[in-house]
Amino acid sequence: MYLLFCSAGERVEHEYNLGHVMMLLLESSASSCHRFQSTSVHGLAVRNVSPAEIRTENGVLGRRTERLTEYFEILGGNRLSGHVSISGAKNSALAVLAGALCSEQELNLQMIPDLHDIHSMVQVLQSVGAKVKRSGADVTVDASEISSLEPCSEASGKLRASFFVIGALLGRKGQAVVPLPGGCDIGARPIDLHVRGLRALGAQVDVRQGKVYATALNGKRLTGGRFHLDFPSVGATETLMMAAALADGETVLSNVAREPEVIDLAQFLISCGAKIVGLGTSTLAIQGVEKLHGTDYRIIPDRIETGTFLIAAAITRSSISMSPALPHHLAAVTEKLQQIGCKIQQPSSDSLLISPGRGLSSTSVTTSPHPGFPTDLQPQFMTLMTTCTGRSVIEETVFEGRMRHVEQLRKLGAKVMVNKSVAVVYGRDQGSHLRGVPVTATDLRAGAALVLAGLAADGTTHVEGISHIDRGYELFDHKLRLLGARIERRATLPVELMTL
Ligand SMILES: CC(=O)N[C@H]1[C@@H](OP(=O)(O)OP(=O)(O)OC[C@H]2O[C@@H](n3ccc(=O)[nH]c3=O)[C@H](O)[C@@H]2O)O[C@H](CO)[C@@H](O)[C@@H]1O
Ligand SMILES: C=C(OP(=O)(O)O)C(=O)O
Repeated sequence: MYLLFCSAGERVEHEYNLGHVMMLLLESSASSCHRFQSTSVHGLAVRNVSPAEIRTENGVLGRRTERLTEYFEILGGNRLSGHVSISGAKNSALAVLAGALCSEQELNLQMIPDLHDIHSMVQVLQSVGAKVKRSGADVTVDASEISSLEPCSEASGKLRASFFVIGALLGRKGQAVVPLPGGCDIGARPIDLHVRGLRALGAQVDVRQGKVYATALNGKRLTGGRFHLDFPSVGATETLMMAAALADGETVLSNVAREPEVIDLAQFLISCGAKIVGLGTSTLAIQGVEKLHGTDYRIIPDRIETGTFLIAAAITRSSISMSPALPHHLAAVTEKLQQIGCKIQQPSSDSLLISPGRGLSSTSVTTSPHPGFPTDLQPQFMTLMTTCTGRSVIEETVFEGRMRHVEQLRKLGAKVMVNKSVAVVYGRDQGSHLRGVPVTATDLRAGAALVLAGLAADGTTHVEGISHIDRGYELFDHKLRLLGARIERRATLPVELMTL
């Protein structure tokens, strides 16, 4: 007999809630949702719900067919209040972990966030022989022995920063075979500047079958050289800085990226004995040294996480404070928030306090390399603009494919018109009205933007695809809950229904 009469689209889902298993049965015949205690499904006692099987007293009811997927359920309309602790910067931590391969001695790193991207990066380091240990936010890396010059493809393919190890391996060992990276799907994201820069330091570099093969000309050490970046690429600047730190002679890199994370990597390398001058300017001069030594290094707070929480406060018209936060890393963002009507204060040198003004109004934003408005906050800021009055114009100049959140925002009721890289965002008095519906995160910051939209929307928003968010925000839902947001992490377990 059929235990459940199912047709296409029917799903059995279950949720874990502090060890208490709840069954959520979605019936295709009636589109409404029914909740059951774990004791009964259609009158049959449920004996066991494991990640693989759902059993009743009569036998197996369903079998897992796909990976368990998680989503956020957000009930909008709540004000936030209180204080949020900001984690260490993802993009600093990733670059510093890559840079750890330059050093022959143990390193103690502090403020390393616990994120999926960091886990993948640790796997990349371990795959070439580094020993990595974590205790809370402290991570020690011992890369004294490099046992392989070819990092694991699977881990490397999960994030962009995995590619940056090419600079460290080539600088230290004169050879590397590095898989092409992954990362957010926000444009073509070539690696030509990395490759051309490494060639300028005397490496022979070939790209074939998804891997980059690089060798110093004499097979041992790179030689200092001059390289001008056509665009101030964050990753290429970091790759080349690591490579040049261990090259013979002086390297001069011009038109480099000036993002705080690039400066953080430079400061970390300097603390290991590298000789780099010009930090914060667009030209870096790097005198190569024989080897790098150990250090204790604390990375900077995450300015993108800070900016996301500032926007969370603005979109819910709330007052919250946050620390550690370095206001000068976020000047372009706080300036825009003040321009639209938010009040921002700096209670101490490493904290920020935001309160909403009477009404928030439209503005125009153009993303650009630091110190410009960061592309990594563009989707979140666009979401905020849909709740303000007036019509805003947002131009994305860094990544040609970073408008994928628009389609999802439209599902939530946002009125946004896009022409190539320019979006016209209509505010709440111009046709945008956010109402909760299911939406899907297409990348990390798009996901954060949808969560923010959910906080402001009427009703309940489901954000799927939250593995993207877990790549880059530490305890995002937990931190929002502490501020008073109604957001829950739920799990869906698609199962194939069985006959008994
Ligand atoms: C792990 C990490 O740190 N990620 C950040 C880093 O990414 P990432 O280092 O990948 O970003 P880049 O600064 O390199 O990219 C900026 C622009 O340069 C182009 N480009 C880049 C390299 C290259 O060889 N050729 C080329 O044309 C890219 O396609 C893009 O259009 O900086 C971006 C810009 O601030 C941020 O959004 C990412 O969060
Ligand atoms: C684009 C981002 O990350 P990645 O470069 O790792 O894809 C980001 O942090 O927003």
